[in-house]
Amino acid sequence: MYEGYAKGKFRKVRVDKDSSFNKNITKSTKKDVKDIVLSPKVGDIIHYSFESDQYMITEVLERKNELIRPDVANIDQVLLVFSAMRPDFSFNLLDKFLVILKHHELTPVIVVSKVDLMTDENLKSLKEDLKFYEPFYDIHYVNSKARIGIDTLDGIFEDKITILAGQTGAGKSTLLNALRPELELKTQEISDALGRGKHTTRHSELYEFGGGYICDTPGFSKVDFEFHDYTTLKDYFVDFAKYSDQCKFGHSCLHINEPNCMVKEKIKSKEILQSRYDSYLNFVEILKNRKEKY
Ligand SMILES: Nc1nc2c(ncn2[C@@H]2O[C@H](COP(=O)(O)OP(=O)(O)OP(=O)(O)O)[C@@H](O)[C@H]2O)c(=O)[nH]1
Ligand SMILES: [Zn+2]
Repeated sequence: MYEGYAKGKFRKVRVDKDSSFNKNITKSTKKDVKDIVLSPKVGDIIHYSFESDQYMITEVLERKNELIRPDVANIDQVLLVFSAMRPDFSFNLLDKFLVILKHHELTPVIVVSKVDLMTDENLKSLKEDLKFYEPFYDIHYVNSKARIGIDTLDGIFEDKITILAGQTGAGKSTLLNALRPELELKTQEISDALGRGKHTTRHSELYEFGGGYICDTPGFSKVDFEFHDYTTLKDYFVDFAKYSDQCKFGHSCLHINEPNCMVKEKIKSKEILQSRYDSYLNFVEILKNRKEKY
């Protein structure tokens, strides 16, 4: 019996038994899960046998998380690549990604790319605003073209399944190239790895990268909320959640019209970033409108 990741479609299942990565997997707790046995997705840890030239999946282990679009399981982290400019940095989109990732219990790593395109003054101001995120999220600033700032990302891929997300043109391929020049990934491979292969209908795959794996993420530049209840949004704003026990209505406070709301106080005193609250109100409206439609 062997154990490994489903790296692609079933016929592509393979295992490098000697890598430390796979030794880690072998140590992981094994649990039978009956309801997912039928169709393993990329990232699934599977047991399989190999007999007479035939691979046979005998078991799919419990998933720690999963996404549907992209169709990947057991993701350890999501590299959110956001360019400082071209396209312009969007706090609203960043907040949207952060809410969606929190909903799926996925860990984000924020990478601000193309910092070289900004004036010093604008970059300073961007960094000041992003300071509000730093207590909760890991943030890196890079100029991938000149390979500046990327050393802080060294080692973050090790033993992990990482997916990349971010707007078209944010600099995802350039960043991967900057990180692993020794791999000399051909443009086409990187393009495949990021889900922009010629075949738009093909499945996701895992690629070995920096001691772990990155997964291509077709369609992960545009994301949408996969829940309808706007009252749960507040829980996905980790900086609000920190203060909600000090609101008069505690954890049930939506921080909108309630009296004695500590979150609103903290926005006034500039301890929570105003644009975080703007995003919050915007998402509440989006979900409310959606609810009324259905
Ligand atoms: N000046 C500067 N340009 C960059 C940087 N990173 C990427 N670019 C440029 O931005 C453009 C888009 O970069 P890509 O790496 O292709 O972006 P992507 O996120 O992979 O884009 P899609 O393939 O559309 O998803 C390219 O022309 C890059 O050369 C950077 O740090 N600084
Ligand atoms: Zn409140």
